[in-house]
Amino acid sequence: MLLQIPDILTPKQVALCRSKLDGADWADGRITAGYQSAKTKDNLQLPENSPVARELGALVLDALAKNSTFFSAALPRRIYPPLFNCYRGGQSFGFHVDNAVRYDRSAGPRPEPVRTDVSATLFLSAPDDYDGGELIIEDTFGTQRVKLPAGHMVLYPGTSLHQVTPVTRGARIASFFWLQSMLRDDGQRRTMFDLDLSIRQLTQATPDHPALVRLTGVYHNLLRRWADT
Ligand SMILES: O=C(O)CCC(=O)C(=O)O
Ligand SMILES: [Fe+2]
Repeated sequence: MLLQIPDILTPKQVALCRSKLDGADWADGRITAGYQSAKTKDNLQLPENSPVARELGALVLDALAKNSTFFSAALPRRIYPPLFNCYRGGQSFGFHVDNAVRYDRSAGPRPEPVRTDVSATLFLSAPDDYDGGELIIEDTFGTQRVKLPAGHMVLYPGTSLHQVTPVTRGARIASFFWLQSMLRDDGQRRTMFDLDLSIRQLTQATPDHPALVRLTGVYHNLLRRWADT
């Protein structure tokens, strides 16, 4: 499932991020690339342990925690600390599939493995401020080209082939991260997301319908059956 979620960050939060990122100490993006993707990766990234990355990463995590659509679609179990990247001057990232497991070294002495079930890009540049820089995602749902307003985010399966096209004018700044879901399987996540949306719509339309109790029970019983926690 590919899902666009608007307004993860408010315009004020985006402006705060940009004020810290525009003058930040960017490094070569290959610092987090695997062997294969390093060959096609040409961008800039904030080092994971830089104070700006940590501060803004916490801001993004806080915003995600308040977003019920994100929770419903991703059913997160572990979120890799958000990273920040920048493409400019023709930079791009060719087709690749993200590494299956990332090791979160921020939590303590022992690295915490995070299976990358879901990938996310949170846009921090307005689309009019740069040319190119489309995130192209190829999967069984076809080819999708994504370029969103600042503050909006796209979620897509970690299993997908994807690329970022060359940025030929301006700069494309974004936060990106991965998460391990309670549901490893994309189809199961999709089913639970649809079920949750349907229950919410029915609750709005007929709040006292007796079948809602049973239907909500079905949601939780499916999650109990499938979730790995
Ligand atoms: O910049 C993006 O939107 C995606 C970055 C990406 O695919 C990666 O770093 O693996
Ligand atoms: Fe990627």
